Amino acid sequence: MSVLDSIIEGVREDLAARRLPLVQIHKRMEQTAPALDAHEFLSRDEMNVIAEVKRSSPSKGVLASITDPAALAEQYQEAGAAAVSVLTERRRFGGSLEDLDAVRKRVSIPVLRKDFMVDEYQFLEARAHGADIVLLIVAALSKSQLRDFYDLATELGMASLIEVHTAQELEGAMDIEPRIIGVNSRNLKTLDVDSAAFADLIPRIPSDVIRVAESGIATRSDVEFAQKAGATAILVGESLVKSGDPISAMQELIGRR
Ligand SMILES: O=P(O)(O)OC[C@@H](O)[C@@H](O)c1c[nH]c2ccccc12
Repeated sequence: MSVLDSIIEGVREDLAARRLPLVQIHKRMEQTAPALDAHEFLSRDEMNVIAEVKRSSPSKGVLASITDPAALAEQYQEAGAAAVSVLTERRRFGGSLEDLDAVRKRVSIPVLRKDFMVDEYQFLEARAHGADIVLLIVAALSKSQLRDFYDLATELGMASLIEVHTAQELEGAMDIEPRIIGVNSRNLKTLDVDSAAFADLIPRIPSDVIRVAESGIATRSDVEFAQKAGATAILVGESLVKSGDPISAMQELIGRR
């Protein structure tokens, strides 16, 4: 069983334990402000940063003790982030819907619910907790799930970040004509990181698509490498949460320092 498979198994178990009746989640969704237009926020004519609230990772364990995720997100916003990503997977990433709620309350930029989305209910839940963007991991979904979930997210007013790691996944993803594609330099089946994926895959993505370079970005030269490949956005977690000073770390990445 790959790492991805075992993460998804845990996600399904946790979901079964917290699932609310549909009427309840619908009610909560109706009481939530409509989603922000993430495409607009992520299309600025500069490197758009999606800054991540990430407590732990399966490869490195605890990254930082984040006592106030909302305060961290606020710092990201202050430093010029285009969006904030909040991990909600509990077992491997230490995240929660409470983290998502806290961040949503505090920032005015779009919020990405970062989780392993494998069940329709999670989309209702994401919206009910104020998410503007959801992650769809091509490696974790069948072709029909990818399409159905993309359509569902769109219906709920949310943008989808379609994540790929191989040329084959990218090809499959193009069929749904996504507006945002992320190239993850980390292979979720083995957790190995190889930034060659940026140079290999990002140039194959049409230029009217928002192109996000994901994972392993820690220095200004990492950002320049992704930019050269054609990335219009970067998704950064570890290096920001570990920096101790997320504002200057972000400014350093985007070359404002
Ligand atoms: O912490 P990093 O190396 O900067 O990576 C951030 C982000 O790309 C990573 O958290 C991520 C990308 N795709 C995912 C899918 C699930 C969980 C996590 C992820």
